Amino acid sequence: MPETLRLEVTGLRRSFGGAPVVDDVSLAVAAGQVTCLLGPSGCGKSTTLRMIAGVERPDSGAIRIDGRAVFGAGVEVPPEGRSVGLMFQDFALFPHLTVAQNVAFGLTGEKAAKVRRVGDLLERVNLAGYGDKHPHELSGGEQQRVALARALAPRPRVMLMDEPFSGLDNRLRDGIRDATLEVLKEEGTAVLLVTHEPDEAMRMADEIALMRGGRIVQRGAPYNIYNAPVDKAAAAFFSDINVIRGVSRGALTDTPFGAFLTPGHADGAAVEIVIRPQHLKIDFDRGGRGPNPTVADGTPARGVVQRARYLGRESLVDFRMDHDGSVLTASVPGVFLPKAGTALWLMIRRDRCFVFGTGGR
Ligand SMILES: Nc1ncnc2c1ncn2[C@@H]1O[C@H](COP(=O)(O)OP(=O)(O)OP(=O)(O)O)[C@@H](O)[C@H]1O
Repeated sequence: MPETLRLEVTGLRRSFGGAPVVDDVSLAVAAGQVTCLLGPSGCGKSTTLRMIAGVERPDSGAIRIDGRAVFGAGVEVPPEGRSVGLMFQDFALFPHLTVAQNVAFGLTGEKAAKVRRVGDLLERVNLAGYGDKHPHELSGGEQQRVALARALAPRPRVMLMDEPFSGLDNRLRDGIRDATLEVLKEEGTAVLLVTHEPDEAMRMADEIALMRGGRIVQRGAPYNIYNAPVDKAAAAFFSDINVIRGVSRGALTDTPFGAFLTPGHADGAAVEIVIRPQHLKIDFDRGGRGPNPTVADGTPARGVVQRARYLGRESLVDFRMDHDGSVLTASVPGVFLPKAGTALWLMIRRDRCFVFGTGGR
């Protein structure tokens, strides 16, 4: 049985003043799945979400919710008929209504069933016993949980969330993200969550859709997006990166770190070998005798420590490389704070580097 697709978006486009802001976006979210639309500010994430919600009109494209067309081919269902739950950064509870009345707001039907649903949701967001309070009596995190309960109350087929955690205190955020994810999973709704924070996407998503300049440039599980980025910018979106430049000849590129396989790149083509700071390996100089690499380490290159910083979970060490004066940064778990001026050797883990052409892909 194929998975039920709760949300299907095909070829969505929207321009403002002639400039395309959302450019041929297609995506699909299954029941019980969280997809994060991730990208830098201004890349068109919110506009995409707003078109799905029905508050912004696409220039073209099609949107289906639960197998039913809500936009496209002459159809245009208004927002209230789309069975979507909305949660935005500014989720604005109704201040004059109690918590229970806020949660019950979008519910229709028989009173006893409404009361049961509200009680059940408040329990699930850990606010049992808060029903008679007013929003101003709650902390930011508690208000956020009421907003979540309110959005979920009518059992929307699709939840659309736009930076729902960004108004919260840093300290609270991780806990609330996890609790929210748990409730969303229990409800089995399909979730499309917009964020510009890679950490948030990695934490929440079953699938990440990475967006840039109005287009989705890569879709995949967090592991794949992080470990097989489609281009240099996609790699750089998730962490600092180091770039080693070279020229491909006979599907090999020679660098001070040895030769790298660069299949698929034409003879003479400039290539960039990209490696995240945590995948550079450091070895000692042993009083000038040099490093002791294993076969997998490849050729070590010498650098001199420029500065080292301790960031709590890891230490970041910047090296000025002997071969070309470039600066490479290595991250080491825990405390590693060599003095500036110390000569050390760096090696590149072949299985962890990415090779890209410089043709602007
Ligand atoms: N109603 C509008 N009129 C004109 N331009 C708009 C309108 N709405 C959005 N834009 C422009 O479209 C671009 C994309 O906006 P959008 O809000 O979708 O981006 P975003 O990726 O969600 O960014 P952010 O994370 O900053 O909200 C921006 O350059 C924005 O200025």
